[in-house]
Amino acid sequence: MIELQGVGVTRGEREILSGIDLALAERRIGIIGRNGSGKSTLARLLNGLEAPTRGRVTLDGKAGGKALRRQVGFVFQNPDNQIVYPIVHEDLAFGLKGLRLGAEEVRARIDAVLDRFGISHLRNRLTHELSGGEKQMIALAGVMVMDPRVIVLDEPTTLLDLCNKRRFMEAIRALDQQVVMVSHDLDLLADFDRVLLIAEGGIRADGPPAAVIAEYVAGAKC
Ligand SMILES: Nc1ncnc2c1ncn2[C@@H]1O[C@H](COP(=O)(O)OP(=O)(O)OP(=O)(O)O)[C@@H](O)[C@H]1O
Repeated sequence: MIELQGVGVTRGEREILSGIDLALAERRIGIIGRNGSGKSTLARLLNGLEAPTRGRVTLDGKAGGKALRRQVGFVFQNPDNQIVYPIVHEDLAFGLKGLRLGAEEVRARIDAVLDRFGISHLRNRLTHELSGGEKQMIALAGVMVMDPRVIVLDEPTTLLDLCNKRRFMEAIRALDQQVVMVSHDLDLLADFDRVLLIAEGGIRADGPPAAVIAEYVAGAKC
């Protein structure tokens, strides 16, 4: 389980997060809040992409850092930050290189993840020619192929059309892994186990989706 104890993040003069204490036990956790409230910063702490300025982020009680990076997959908002190789199957094989698997195992893992997301037809496509939504699916596949224990997703559905969003969320629901997802699309979090509302650098509300989303909507001054 990922835990945050007394976590604060300061960048330059700005205090972005402060006094965050969390134990993330639930299977599916959503993170919501206004633009610039600190959601992505919190998400990046969860897989060690960012280090806290104060406090500790731990995985199963052990200091984060390397363990978090190894066991927590991260799906970026912009898939171009994640896709590095020119052909889809090469890109999916990239992360697997460090695991020293045989060629057959690599192929089997890639085929399985493409099949699971209904995107086997993209296997041999040039990554730079993919549409935004196709890239977003490949970015998710690139994380899933590594079989992480926890998957953190930062607004992963922004480029997806209706059908792909449905397919994407079905895939998320079917995962055995724990999922932590930042989203402005509140409907997507309705059946999650827990939602965190971030405001003014802290956790403003924390609980079942309906109550937390209602608090967020009621407090929105546009
Ligand atoms: N390295 C940095 N230096 C200074 N400010 C930063 C840095 N990184 C993030 N910030 C600021 O911290 C605040 C929180 O950023 P963050 O990306 O976590 O917000 P967010 O809630 O994910 O926003 P959005 O919904 O717009 O994606 C923003 O005001 C951002 O400009």
